[in-house]
Amino acid sequence: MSEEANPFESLQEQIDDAAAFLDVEDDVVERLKHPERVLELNLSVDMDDGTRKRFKAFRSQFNGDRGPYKGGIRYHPNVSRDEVKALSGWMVYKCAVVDIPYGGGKGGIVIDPREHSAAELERITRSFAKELRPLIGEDQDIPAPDVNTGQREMNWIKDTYEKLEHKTAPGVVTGKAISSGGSEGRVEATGRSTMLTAREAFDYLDKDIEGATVAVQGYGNAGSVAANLLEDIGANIVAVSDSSGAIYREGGFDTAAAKQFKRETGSVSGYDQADEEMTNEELLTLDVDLLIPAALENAIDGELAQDVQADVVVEAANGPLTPEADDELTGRDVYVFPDILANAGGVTVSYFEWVQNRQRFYWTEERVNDELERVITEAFDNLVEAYDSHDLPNFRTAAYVVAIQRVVDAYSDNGNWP
Ligand SMILES: NC(=O)C1=CN([C@@H]2O[C@H](COP(=O)(O)OP(=O)(O)OC[C@H]3O[C@@H](n4cnc5c(N)ncnc54)[C@H](O)[C@@H]3O)[C@@H](O)[C@H]2O)C=CC1
Ligand SMILES: O=C(O)CCC(=O)C(=O)O
Repeated sequence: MSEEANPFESLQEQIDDAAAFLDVEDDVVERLKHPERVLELNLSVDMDDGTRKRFKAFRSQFNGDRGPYKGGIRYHPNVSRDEVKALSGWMVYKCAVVDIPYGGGKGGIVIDPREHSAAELERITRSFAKELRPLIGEDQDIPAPDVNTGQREMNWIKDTYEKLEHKTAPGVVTGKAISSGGSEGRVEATGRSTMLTAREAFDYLDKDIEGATVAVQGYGNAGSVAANLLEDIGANIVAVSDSSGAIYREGGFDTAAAKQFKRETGSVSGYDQADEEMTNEELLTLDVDLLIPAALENAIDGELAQDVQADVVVEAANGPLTPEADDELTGRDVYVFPDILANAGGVTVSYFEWVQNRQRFYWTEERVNDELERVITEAFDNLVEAYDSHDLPNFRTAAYVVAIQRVVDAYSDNGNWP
């Protein structure tokens, strides 16, 4: 395994690759490659046993030209300043590629949530929210869930913020529980956009999604929903995995039953419906029609990419391919549909949630899903139009060409340039 890629450097390389096809001044490109500000915190929080622990935390506000900063909060032991910077930058271009009126931000705490009680996690989250208070707000910066956070954490943040501000402000975070201003369809939205991207991609490439074999790395929120919705449109989910390992079934999994097994036991490993257990590396190199990395960054590096046998890769995770992996797969005509489109359903339905919060008027799940489908299919069409008309090397570069142009237009229309 080669040295782990720095996700922030990967983001910068992706921007450079696309900027080469655009008429944008070098100093503007330089601005597009760095966050506007990064907050670094040391949270000091009481544990259940009476001791006090320190937790490093970050919030990066990358770019606000198109609207308030927007992006999730991650709880993971590997969270780092550069990871958060990269994730916040990917949010900028994600919001731009689906054309929703947000900039990009991201936050995280360096923590293994499995080592903490719910009461400790609540104190840690509320402490983070208190520190974030001056930076966040309905028109300022709007956090949301990411890896190892969900409705519970978002509700703690909202409640802390509202108490300190002495007002209701449900739109200060998205991904909340339905009972307190969450949107129908938000939990499934990320996986839904992955399914929609895969469906459109197969159609564009003249391939049949019905009967297509699919491997999904990472069976969490994004991966399990994508698998389930792809099964609904006839795909055959032959392999799924989580951090404990991978399972394979030639005839395809009942994805809901596999998810139930994971919910009950904590992992997919040991599921008795599987024909065999395998490693994550074996899953990523299976000879399948569609591969969906849905775990973390750098899942496929340049070396592993040499062994990838899938025809199409649709990225549910943020940054699962290193730039070297991209080059390798582009060189072998493996079609990669990028994260900033394929997982944009999460932030798109977050936007719908925020709109509903601002209007105090709530939509049906059917309306949410219909609007999401419209946004993703339009974004897909814009992306392939850029790919075809500019003769671009791959779909990632096409997505960045569309997105960067939109950010630059907003910046210049705001009177900032030249
Ligand atoms: N939750 C959301 O709304 C959004 C999530 N994403 C991205 O999707 C990806 C996954 O996020 P979620 O599904 O929300 O997180 P999650 O915490 O629900 O699931 C992550 C899954 O990946 C598995 N995993 C971790 N390391 C792994 C490894 N090395 N190999 C295989 N599996 C591994 C975990 O066991 C878990 O099942 C992340 O990159 C996240 O940033 C992107 C857009 C929105
Ligand atoms: O829903 C959101 O606002 C952001 C989700 C997110 O963090 C992501 O798309 O990576």
